[in-house]
Amino acid sequence: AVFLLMLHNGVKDYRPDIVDEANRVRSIRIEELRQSYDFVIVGGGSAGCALAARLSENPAWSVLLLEAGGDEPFLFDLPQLYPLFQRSPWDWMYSVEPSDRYCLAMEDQRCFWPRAKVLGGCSSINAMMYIRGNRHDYDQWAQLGNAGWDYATVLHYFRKMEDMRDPQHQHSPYHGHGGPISVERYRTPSPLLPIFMQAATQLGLQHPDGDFNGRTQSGFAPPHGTLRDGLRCSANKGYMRRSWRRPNLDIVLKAFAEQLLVEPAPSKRVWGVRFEHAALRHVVRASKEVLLAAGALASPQLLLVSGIGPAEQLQPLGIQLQQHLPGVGRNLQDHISTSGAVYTVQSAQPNTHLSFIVPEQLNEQSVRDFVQSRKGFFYAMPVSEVMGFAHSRYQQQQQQQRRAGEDWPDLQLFMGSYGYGADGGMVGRRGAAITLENYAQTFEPVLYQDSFVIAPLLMRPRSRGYLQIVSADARVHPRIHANYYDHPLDMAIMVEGLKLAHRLTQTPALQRINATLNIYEWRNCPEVEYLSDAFWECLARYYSQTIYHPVGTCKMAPQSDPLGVVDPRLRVRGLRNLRVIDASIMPTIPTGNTNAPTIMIAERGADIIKEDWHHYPQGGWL
Ligand SMILES: Cc1cc2nc3c(=O)[nH]c(=O)nc-3n(C[C@H](O)[C@H](O)[C@H](O)COP(=O)(O)OP(=O)(O)OC[C@H]3O[C@@H](n4cnc5c(N)ncnc54)[C@H](O)[C@@H]3O)c2cc1C
Repeated sequence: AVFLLMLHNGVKDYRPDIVDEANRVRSIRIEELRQSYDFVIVGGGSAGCALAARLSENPAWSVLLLEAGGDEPFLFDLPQLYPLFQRSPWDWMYSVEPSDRYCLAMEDQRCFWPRAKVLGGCSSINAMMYIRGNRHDYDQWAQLGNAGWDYATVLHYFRKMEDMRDPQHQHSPYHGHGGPISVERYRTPSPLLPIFMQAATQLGLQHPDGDFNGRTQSGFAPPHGTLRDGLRCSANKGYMRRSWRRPNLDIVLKAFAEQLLVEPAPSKRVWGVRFEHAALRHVVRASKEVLLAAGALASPQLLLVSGIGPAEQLQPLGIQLQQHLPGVGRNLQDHISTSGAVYTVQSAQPNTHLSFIVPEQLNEQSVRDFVQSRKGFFYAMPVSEVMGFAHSRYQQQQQQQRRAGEDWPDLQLFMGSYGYGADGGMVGRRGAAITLENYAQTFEPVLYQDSFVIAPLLMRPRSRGYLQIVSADARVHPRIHANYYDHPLDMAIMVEGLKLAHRLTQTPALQRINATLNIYEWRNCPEVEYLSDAFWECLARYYSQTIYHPVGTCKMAPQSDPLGVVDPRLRVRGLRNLRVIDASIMPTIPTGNTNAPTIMIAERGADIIKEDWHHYPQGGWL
């Protein structure tokens, strides 16, 4: 806490680039709120910020952005601090329903799901890994009946959002320049990074050109980050700080949307939003459209509390049904990983470390390095210094059946120079909600030791979860049924991923530094054979770790799909003047982290709105 205070004060005094006084977004005073805007956007996260900036480019339109959180605090800029803001006032702090199939090492056997409550949304608290997904993901969206979402179309929007600053990839046709979101490599890697790369190369797995967002995805390389001058570039920094002064854009921070306001049938026009700000209720009208961008948990919840969803769920709660839409809250997908395996290492140089050990690095010198010399520990993001995309044998078999040598990996791997023991449980344990008992058993033997983690992520789960509201009040969290590992193939692929991770640790590169697994006897599953498939499965069930990518709960689909919520122009079925534009519309989860795909959705969504209001009277709403 002392060092954080020092950091905060140091940034205030010495880092005008972070304080960015002139460009910080300012909320309007509530007395300045107009009665009506052309567009009212609910949620100022990754999607909401991009939407507000793009729609307000048209000076003839008035736009209001309602965000429940406040502006981004200074310390959010520092990559190293990214996990610190979980379970803080900037986190909605969701927990999923308890399970006997996953998160067994966590408090109440529940996985903890952080979601940001701040301008910029999860782009302000995420790990900044910049991955667009695979071209086949988007071609699949189009094949499912979503015209205009194929890779060739969405590539334009990925380039539009981007300012590629890595000189190695600046001239690639896959990258954009001058867009709001800057992309760079992370700074201050640990000495493990080149060793990780050697290990991947020794297995023949190095990425051909080090660009996961270019020609091919498979292979291992250091990832790009959504970074500007080595610091976080959130959707707030990228989009809002350059557009909030427009006279046609108003922003109300700390504005909690409670309900969408719908004219009764037959019109079913969504005409406004009721929200709470500073303990008072307000109603604002949208003369053109309401745009829901509250994220994959809050967007479906707001639909449900507003009477839009499965009738059988709403009626018992006394919510007046506006539109029966059985798909709202269903089709929930997330990227699950396994976090329990920590490998200790030994540096050949006495008194030096290969990995990040928090108490040693969190000191006055590193604070000074950051605030005065603009370098050092706080620029690092150790969770995935090297990232990999790989095909499990199940994916290879499927591809052989289709006779396709496709580059469509079903596993992502994070090679991180930071084990759960590295911070004594201060951040990692707290964030994942691991019980003290499990933490003591599994990580105490490696506490503060030089160590690393290789975490495999299941890229395209077959299992689907769902949300269920328990109250008509939008403040009461919904029940989240994550349903990880419901489909047996999901666990089989995870086990493959863990075995690949272990194979990497057995390469000469990692054996030279004596990479040793922290688990010698497996107290959680004493009956399983060491390093057998059952051993890895047990690890996956205990140390299940969300990678924080819930998507899909307001699925985009053609009319023929009974669980579709929005059409390919992102209009909510059966209603007028309402669209959902955020991570919840993804029909299937992309192969990679979800921030860039979400911003792409908002960029494309903004263009769709512009096209519709340009070409059709009343925006094409019948
Ligand atoms: C800890 C963490 C790490 C992650 N790491 C990465 C990563 O490294 N790379 C990556 O690509 N992705 C990462 N992600 C995921 C990625 O950031 C999200 O998928 C993406 O930001 C989702 O964007 P969104 O616009 O759909 O929702 P959000 O960004 O969640 O935005 C929703 C916004 O709506 C607001 N809101 C909610 N309810 C209301 C209401 N009732 N009234 C008003 N406002 C409301 C919220 O406060 C929030 O600001 C991570 C996420 C987390 C949480």
